[in-house]
Amino acid sequence: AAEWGYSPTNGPDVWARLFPQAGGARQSPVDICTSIASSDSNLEMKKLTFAYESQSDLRILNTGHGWKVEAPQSGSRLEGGPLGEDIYQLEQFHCHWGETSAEGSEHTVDGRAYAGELHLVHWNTTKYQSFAEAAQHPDGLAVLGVFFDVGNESNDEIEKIVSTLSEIKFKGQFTDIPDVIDPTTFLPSGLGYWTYLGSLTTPPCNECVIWIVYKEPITVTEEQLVQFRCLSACSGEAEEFIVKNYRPPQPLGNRALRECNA
Ligand SMILES: COc1cccc(N2C=Cc3cc(S(N)(=O)=O)sc3S2(=O)=O)c1
Ligand SMILES: [Zn+2]
Repeated sequence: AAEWGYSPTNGPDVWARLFPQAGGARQSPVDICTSIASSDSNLEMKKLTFAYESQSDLRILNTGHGWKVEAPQSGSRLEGGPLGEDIYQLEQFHCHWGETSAEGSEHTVDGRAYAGELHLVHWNTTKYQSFAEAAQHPDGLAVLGVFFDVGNESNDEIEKIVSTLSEIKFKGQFTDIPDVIDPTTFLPSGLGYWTYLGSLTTPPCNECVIWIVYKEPITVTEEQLVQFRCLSACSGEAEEFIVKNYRPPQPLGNRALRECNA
């Protein structure tokens, strides 16, 4: 089957041909229109809490669409906020970027794109027995989105990722990250967020995600983003760099967009 991607012939505009869910009514990402975000009081009451383990030797792989760190953490917990009474567990994290730092995030804020976006993917272990099963249900996954701003100070945690990228230049390659990774360090200091019901932003675009997008970006350097763009989408000699891997915003439709100023 033709491989999906981000070029005009296999990109977001044609995904729905191969992946029907991509044409659904609760797709992600969306443009976060801050004027319509409702500050929902009961989000304030149920504080969003997270607890992660620090892990070393996490496996990072080149998926052909970017890098992905497999981080199944049975000891991690994400709960509260929009997640009801269920507990979600970290499964993996990855990110999206653009050809230049003027674009790259998937969610936009009042039409403004950031230079990139990190996704921490969790699944509902209260209700479901496996990640794959959870991905088939409307409340199966919870993804934390964190925007990247470009600045002068490099992000030490992201640097641990960047330092492995030369070993996974080609699609299908993987390696272990020797450093200890603490997912908490990826989160901004300000914990205000927007939340809405959406989908996976890449095929199969399952409508199974409770999105939680932090308002405050974290800072990375241009050099770190340049390294992301050196990954190859191909498995062999042919070099087709992964210079952009973000889906443009999809219609919010009649979905509620709520905000919490933690
Ligand atoms: C359908 O069952 C499965 C099984 C295995 C992996 C996936 N996935 C595919 C895409 C995808 C996109 C994500 S994003 N950018 O919205 O955070 S998270 C994610 S995934 O759940 O890892 C789905
Ligand atoms: Zn993602």
